[in-house]
Amino acid sequence: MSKTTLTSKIAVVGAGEVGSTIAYSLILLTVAGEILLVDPKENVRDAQVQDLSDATFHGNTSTRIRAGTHKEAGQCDIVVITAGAKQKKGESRTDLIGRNMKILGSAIEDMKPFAKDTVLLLVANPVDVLTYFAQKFAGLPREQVIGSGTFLDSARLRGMLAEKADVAASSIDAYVLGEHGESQFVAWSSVSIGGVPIEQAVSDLQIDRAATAEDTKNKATAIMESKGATAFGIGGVAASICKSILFDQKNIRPISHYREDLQCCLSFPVVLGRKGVVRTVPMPLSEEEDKALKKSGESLREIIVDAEKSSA
Ligand SMILES: NC(=O)C1=CN([C@@H]2O[C@H](COP(=O)(O)OP(=O)(O)OC[C@H]3O[C@@H](n4cnc5c(N)ncnc54)[C@H](O)[C@@H]3O)[C@@H](O)[C@H]2O)C=CC1
Ligand SMILES: CC(=O)C(=O)O
Repeated sequence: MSKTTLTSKIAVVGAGEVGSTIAYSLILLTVAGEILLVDPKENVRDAQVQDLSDATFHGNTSTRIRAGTHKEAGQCDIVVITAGAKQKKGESRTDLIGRNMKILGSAIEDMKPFAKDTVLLLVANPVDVLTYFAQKFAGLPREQVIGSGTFLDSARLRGMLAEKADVAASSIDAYVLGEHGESQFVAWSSVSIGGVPIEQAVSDLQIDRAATAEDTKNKATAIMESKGATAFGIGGVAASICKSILFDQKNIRPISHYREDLQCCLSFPVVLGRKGVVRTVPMPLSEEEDKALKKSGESLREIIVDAEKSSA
């Protein structure tokens, strides 16, 4: 990769624990020419810029990092939105909706008007509901406003399966779909290891599906109980999404996007390219999985309707 290819700009809005980890992952992946950190807490933002700038020697390209304004962010190729409150002990992701919807609304107003090709990547929680509202607030084409969704949960699932089956995670195809939260489900009917359906690749005794799905769903809570937050997983996932977009890689990823049939945003495999979602992949689901997808959609719809009522 030559230096001249890195002309893209990524803004990370919210320079807290997650925003700074995403910026760090972007630097290590050498994805963009410039990363802008945006946060109203100027002292925190500037200290993160200083600390991160010490990591930019890495790789064969030099990514510059600097503080930016919301207006500048609106002109970047990708805006990663991590601005918002995180869960306190005992809180669910959806408990954050009131606080984080307000923050999202004001951050988007401050960034407008967006450049026409800008892709918004939502990370703040509850990510599916915020992706839905970001599509409404931003006025960009829906396919350019996406959420990290269950890509992280799918990475967690693959890691657990890899350990149990004793193969590399990269040789496993496995998707967690639906909400990045309570109503998510594993699409077991399409899990394969080295291209071999899971039921032929490993015995049911080795993999307790219900327990594995539950452990996947609860992994974030388990981490937060001890260290208060999660950051590295989403750092890697968000940087990988940015790379797929900027290099128009057309990778297939479980990403939160708008589903007309369900009237909400949730995760289903899509092809990711320079304009965000290129198309949805028509992944076949079992009857039970199809029901789980619809249930997840209904549960997200309820949160959306409640949020609309309380903000009216
Ligand atoms: N989607 C996912 O898989 C994951 C999502 N998250 C979510 O990411 C969010 C951020 O988490 P942390 O970074 O740990 O929180 P944090 O509290 O460390 O950082 C949040 C930052 O947002 C800033 N902020 C507030 N209003 C802003 C605005 N209008 N513009 C720009 N910045 C603004 C705050 O000043 C703060 O620095 C949370 O909602 C958390 O639940 C965290 C991990 C994984
Ligand atoms: C916090 C969060 O959403 C996660 O780590 O999955």
